[in-house]
Amino acid sequence: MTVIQDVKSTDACVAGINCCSNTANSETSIDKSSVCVNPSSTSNVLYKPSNYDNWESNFNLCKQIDIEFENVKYTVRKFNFHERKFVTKEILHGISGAFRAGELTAIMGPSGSGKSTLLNVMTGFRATGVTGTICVNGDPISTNSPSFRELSCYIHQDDLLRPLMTIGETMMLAAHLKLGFSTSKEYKQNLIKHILALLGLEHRYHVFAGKLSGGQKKRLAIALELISNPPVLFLDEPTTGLDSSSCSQCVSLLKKLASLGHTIVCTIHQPSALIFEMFDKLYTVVDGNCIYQGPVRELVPFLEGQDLVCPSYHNPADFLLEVAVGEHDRDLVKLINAANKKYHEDADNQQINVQRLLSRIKSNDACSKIAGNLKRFPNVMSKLTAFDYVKPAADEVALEEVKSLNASVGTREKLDDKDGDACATGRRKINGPRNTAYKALHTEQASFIMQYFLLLNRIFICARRNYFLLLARLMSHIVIGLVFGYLYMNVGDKATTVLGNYVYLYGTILLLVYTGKMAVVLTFPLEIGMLTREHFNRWYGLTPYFLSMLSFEIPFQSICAIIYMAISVYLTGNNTNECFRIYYFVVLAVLATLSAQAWGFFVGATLPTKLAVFLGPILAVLFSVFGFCTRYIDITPIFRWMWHISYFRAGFHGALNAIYGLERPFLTCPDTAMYCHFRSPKVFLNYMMISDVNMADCVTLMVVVIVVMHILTLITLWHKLNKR
Ligand SMILES: Nc1ncnc2c1ncn2[C@@H]1O[C@H](COP(=O)(O)OP(=O)(O)OP(=O)(O)O)[C@@H](O)[C@H]1O
Repeated sequence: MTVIQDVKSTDACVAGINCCSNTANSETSIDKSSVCVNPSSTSNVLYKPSNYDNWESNFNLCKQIDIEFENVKYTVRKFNFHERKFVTKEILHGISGAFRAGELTAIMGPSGSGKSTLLNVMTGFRATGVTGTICVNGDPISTNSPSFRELSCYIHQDDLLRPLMTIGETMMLAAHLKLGFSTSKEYKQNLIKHILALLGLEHRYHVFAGKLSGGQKKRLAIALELISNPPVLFLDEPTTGLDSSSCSQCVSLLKKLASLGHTIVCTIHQPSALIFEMFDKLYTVVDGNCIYQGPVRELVPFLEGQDLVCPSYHNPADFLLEVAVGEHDRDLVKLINAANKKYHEDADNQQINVQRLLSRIKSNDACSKIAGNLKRFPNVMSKLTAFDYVKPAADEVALEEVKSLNASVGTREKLDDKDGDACATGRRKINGPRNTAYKALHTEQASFIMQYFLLLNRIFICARRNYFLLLARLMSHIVIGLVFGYLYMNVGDKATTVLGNYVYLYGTILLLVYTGKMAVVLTFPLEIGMLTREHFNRWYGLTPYFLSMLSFEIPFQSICAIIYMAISVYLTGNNTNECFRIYYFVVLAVLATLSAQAWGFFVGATLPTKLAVFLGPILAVLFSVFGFCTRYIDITPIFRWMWHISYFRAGFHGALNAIYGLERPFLTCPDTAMYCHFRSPKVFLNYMMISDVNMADCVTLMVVVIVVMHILTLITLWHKLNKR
């Protein structure tokens, strides 16, 4: 790595490098890059961007993103049962503010004040009902847009991690998904090591995520998102549930990330004085309004200006919350107005500073383009106070850096400097490789097919380790196969036990419908939480995820059904010489269990777990009565459509027809029996009113149910994931 210039001040570095790193990047209006200081260096050296193929310098490259919002309102519309009409409720009442690159901002406020809502709105997790302007580096943007999604990630309060995957596996999977396969494995391994070291998790590489402490889980959740190096990190209550030492570790980690140039915003509840001081900025929300925003150190003077004096030795964070909940005789409207005034005054002061800086830089001959470039970097404004302070050093750095860059460029290859402009040459040389590096980091996700295989592999790993659940599913089919088999032993080939066999066939379809449906009704809702987070943070697409899930569940459920049938068919004596009957029976029973499974996915994806667990079996029971000792013509006309769509009916009738239909010869009538009424299977089918079963119709109905229900599940999930 080539050291360009030793810089003591981070602010000077950022401002200095910006002055020569801008590019007329027309690809996207928010792709404005700058180079960060490498944290592993002892002397804060700037790294030459041409080392972009090095994992470490890549990781330390970060876009600098400033988010500004003006008059943001969030309204929800709900049906009120008391008033029997839709009512609207405004939760955020036109708040304004800014989250700056390189700063750690805390959103504070009493419970129910709107902290999470503000975070949801700023991340784009909630987009419907949001009004106002949100700008990224000065350009208005929709937080729901893909370009904003690329820039940010949202780490929720509860860390939903796969407990049976090690940290290393989880990180590598995320790296494969996020960085794709054009990036080498070695690069990914180095990157993972670097991130884990940064987060103090390197010694836990082989530990299962489920065995981590609360603080370590939070850090892992952050580490996973850092793989794609998002410039903006939003965190919902990252310190909740942590002891004071983990809490302070977590916040100092966030502070470290902010110092790398990330924009870090998190909600926090009642921090200790020590932790409170670690934040750069504070955004305080009360009843959906902002009562203070600005540097943490300016909070106490600001409150004093509002006649709210924080007692000595009192934690300012506690005092602020006391003020927020209405203690200390505060006037909320006055506070809101004062905070608003302060915010706009601060912004105006920054503008003045920018003008001063621009005029100073313009006088610098060697870097005449700096002024123009700076205008395109609103994030520099946030640095201006510090920049102004170290201005002489910073100017020197900017000048030296350009000279140094040109020198190194010039010796490597003879450049045709068309502009005759030192800055322009340096700029081109910097941004070419840097943009390539960003592409490698941000845009080359794993392809559809690779996402599918990676997710399938994850399912296999988890299934192998959580074998108890799978074993329970398998064993229940074996045990019930044995129980049913012995209960209805040898009922299959005798004319005297036809009714017993009828009950066995009905019980078989009922069992397979339940096991097929309930296994997914119970587990799928748990998946949705993880799917929502990973999908929102752009790990993978919904379709590869769903296909990988089906690729595991469909074969597994089919195998369970086949094992059950192999045992029970043998014991019940249904294995006649006519093998085709058994094949038909197995195919129909497997299709019935897969239809039920498809319904289970749909119910699990649509309803909350508690409701799904209740409604899943109810639906199974509802459909199981159609075709059970009832003729179509006997069904009340308004319910006949249910007969048509009942996969249970199709499976059961198909199974009966497979065993007793299809021109089955007479059954054996034991010598001990006086009279065998059902010696002819046809007589039995007529008696049960199912003599006209069409096997093709039964199979078609169940295949259609499977396909349609999976498509509906996919649509429901898509709607859930994208309805914000
Ligand atoms: N979708 C919604 N429908 C109705 N009310 C909502 C909705 N979302 C949030 N609210 C209400 O908005 C207010 C702010 O909620 P929010 O979750 O943002 O508070 P908070 O400050 O994060 O609280 P806490 O610290 O307890 O998590 C609460 O009164 C909440 O009931």
